[in-house]
Amino acid sequence: MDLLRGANLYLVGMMGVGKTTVGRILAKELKYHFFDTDLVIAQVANQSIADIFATQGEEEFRELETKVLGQLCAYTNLVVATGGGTILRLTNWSYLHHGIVVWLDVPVDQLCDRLRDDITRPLLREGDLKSKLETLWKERERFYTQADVRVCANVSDSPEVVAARAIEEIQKAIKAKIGNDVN
Ligand SMILES: Nc1ncnc2c1ncn2[C@@H]1O[C@H](COP(=O)(O)OP(=O)(O)OP(=O)(O)O)[C@@H](O)[C@H]1O
Ligand SMILES: O=C(O)C1=C[C@@H](O)[C@@H](O)[C@H](O)C1
Ligand SMILES: [Mg+2]
Repeated sequence: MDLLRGANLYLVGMMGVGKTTVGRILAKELKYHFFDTDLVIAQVANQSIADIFATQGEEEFRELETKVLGQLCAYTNLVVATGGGTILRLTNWSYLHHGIVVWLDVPVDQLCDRLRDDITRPLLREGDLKSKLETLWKERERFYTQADVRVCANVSDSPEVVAARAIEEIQKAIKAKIGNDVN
């Protein structure tokens, strides 16, 4: 997409919305490189995300997340799938704003089925899944809404459909911005 001019795309959104899955497809479509901050952290630490939370705690995980995000900012032509909680830190926003922040918005009540059997996300391990997700949503909604582009999806939309919608919405947002800058 010529309009992008190499700007990085940062995918944000709740756990399970499809940042990793859709991000890979987007990168392929745009001929961009794909990175996933969770995967980079796990590789660098040589530990799963769940093990990092268990042995070093969430705060240390958040430090690693900020570090990885900061390093990725040095590059262009990237699609970066962030972690669900990346939007919580102000410092992370200074990195996210190097590119275009794209929010994948899937209603929380639709995420439960997708995440029911998941054991890789430490914040969802204990307690009732629906109320956990609802609590996180209440804390995080105000951050996700700061994104440059919102892509609404239902769980019935395939990852390919969501990726195509994301490209459309990004194009619309860039064109609107160009129009505003000219006027
Ligand atoms: N559009 C979709 N249709 C069907 N299944 C999907 C879709 N998007 C994601 N999934 C599935 O939902 C699960 C969660 O997706 P994914 O790991 O991409 O979410 P995420 O947003 O990256 O979550 P996290 O914030 O925890 O990294 C995976 O099993 C994935 O295969
Ligand atoms: O929403 C969150 O806080 C998280 C989401 C995942 O992507 C991982 O970054 C980790 O499990 C924490
Ligand atoms: Mg992910």
